[in-house]
Amino acid sequence: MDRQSRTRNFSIIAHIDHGKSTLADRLIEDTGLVQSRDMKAQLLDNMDLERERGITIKLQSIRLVYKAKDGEEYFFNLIDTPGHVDFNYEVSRSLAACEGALLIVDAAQGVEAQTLANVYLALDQDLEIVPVINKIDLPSARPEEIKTEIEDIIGLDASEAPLISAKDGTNIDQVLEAIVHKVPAPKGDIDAPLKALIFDSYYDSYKGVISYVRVFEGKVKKGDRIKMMNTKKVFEVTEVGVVSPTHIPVEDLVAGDVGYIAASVKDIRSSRVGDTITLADNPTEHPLPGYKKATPMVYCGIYPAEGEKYENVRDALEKLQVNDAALEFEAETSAALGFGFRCGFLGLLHMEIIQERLEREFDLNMITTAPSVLFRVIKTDGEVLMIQNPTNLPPVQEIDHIEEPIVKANIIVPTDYVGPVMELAQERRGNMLNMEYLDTKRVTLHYEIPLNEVVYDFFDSLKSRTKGYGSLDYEFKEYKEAKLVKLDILINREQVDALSFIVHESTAQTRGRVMCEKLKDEIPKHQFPVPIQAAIGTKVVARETISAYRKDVLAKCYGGDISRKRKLLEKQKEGKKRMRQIGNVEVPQKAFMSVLKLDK
Ligand SMILES: Nc1nc2c(ncn2[C@@H]2O[C@H](COP(=O)(O)OP(=O)(O)OP(=O)(O)O)[C@@H](O)[C@H]2O)c(=O)[nH]1
Repeated sequence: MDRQSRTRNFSIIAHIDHGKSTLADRLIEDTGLVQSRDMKAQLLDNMDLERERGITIKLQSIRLVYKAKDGEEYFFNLIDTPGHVDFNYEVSRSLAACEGALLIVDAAQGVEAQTLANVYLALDQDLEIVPVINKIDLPSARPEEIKTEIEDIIGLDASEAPLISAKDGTNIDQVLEAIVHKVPAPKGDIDAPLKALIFDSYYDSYKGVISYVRVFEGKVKKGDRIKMMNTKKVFEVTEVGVVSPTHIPVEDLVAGDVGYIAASVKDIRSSRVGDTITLADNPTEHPLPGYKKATPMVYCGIYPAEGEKYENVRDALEKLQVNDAALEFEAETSAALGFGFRCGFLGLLHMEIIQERLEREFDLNMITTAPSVLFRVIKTDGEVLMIQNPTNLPPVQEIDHIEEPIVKANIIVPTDYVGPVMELAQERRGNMLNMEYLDTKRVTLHYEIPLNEVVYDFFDSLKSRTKGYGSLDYEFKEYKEAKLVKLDILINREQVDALSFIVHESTAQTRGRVMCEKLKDEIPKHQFPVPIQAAIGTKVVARETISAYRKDVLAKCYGGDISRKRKLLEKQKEGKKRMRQIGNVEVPQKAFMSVLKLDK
């Protein structure tokens, strides 16, 4: 059998926590690529090495060699997909490199919102979907029922689905055999001009940009002159290889293969994810269908905290952007917070991940402002503005109306929790479209809901009101006019730009009140009373006052020991560092963050 007929390119798709990573580890271990006891060590070592170069790469794809029961050796290319609603776009991107997908369903939880969302993405790419039922070791596992669920809800034949425990390693051999027999081998003419799709890339300070590719036609080897069809840039290939589990150079990559190409590309923008690579001297006529660019849906300001350098934050954002094409940022300034960046994210989780990576991997201290969606503002003179920062909203008299993005949300919950979910959706201006019974115990609620209401803490609220059983999936639907107003926060009568946000008229007052209360808790007393107000235009809708208090740190020292006095003063100075000056009021940095969660 030739190489193509012995190759299988696949992804694992699942709802979060159904066991995708555990199964991937098990496949890696069972094909003998890495011995179980060194597995963690080896894979992590690889990551640490990358980290030293200033960037962490996720294991994007890995090649496994499997000796099947038919006696043949097969090459499995397992391509990783992120498992969250925010990343649907990246999921499709990985799926485009595959012929099949293993669909993991938890034997106790069954089909959930993102199981379905992922299945639709895989079907869009015409992939063969192989259902696998995981966690059969759980006492609450009900594999036979789940099989029926997969057949009824998704319409896939699940009669032959392997019943496995990825944790205990039960029936993994059945999964390996299913990959051989159910996932189609790749097709594609090896003698045609090169056509390779870049599905991920990152910057390596030694080799330049490393592009992960799926070759669809032709072949590529070291020394070839390649051309990026979108950017039209030409480079000479310095290395081609496969990831198994570290980079292993190979002779060539041919139609059907998944691997990496290095070509001393210095600028990440020349090797764009979604672009087609061909040969400069023998180009293919048409590029592969690229990906549509992921458009950010949620924005927030990221500002260096006191003592943190602006350049460091910019460097870190640039590095993150290299393997996260969906992240956008541009410089902006705030009267309250100084120089910073307005960043665009796919969703709230994406935003949290980036914030966490900035803190953890780059050891940065930052202040983030309230998340905002992209509003469409139609001015009285007909001009249309896309506003991502509430501060940039034109004066009220110039605005004809404002439109906000509406998403279609699918929420799957056990029937017991329908009430609380409907209540939550109602509070968030959701409009229920319909309700579908999945089986006797669970329903899907279909809603239209403003994204602006989802980006706060909708997901957390959903989880807490359904004891963790509710799952959510959403996609952009349309822009719709709404009665939106800009709510400003004034501290001691000074407007704080970083705290302004756009909100529906009906909830403005409540939100304003919660924010004032939170700020009152966070801002220390001063020597004068500090009023905190929430206002729409000139109309104050909520107010709190922090009463005056004279804080004399030396009072306790009775004039005695000078070194003790100095120590106290130093300590007070330290405390001041983490403060922001708003007029003559000192506002602790964490006050800016405290207003992000609006639940009481
Ligand atoms: N009992 C049991 N637990 C399992 C099994 N497979 C995975 N788990 C557990 O389920 C949890 C989630 O597993 P992961 O493999 O991290 O799930 P995932 O789908 O990759 O989750 P994300 O990475 O968040 O998308 C972990 O605590 C695993 O230990 C299984 O076969 N049986």
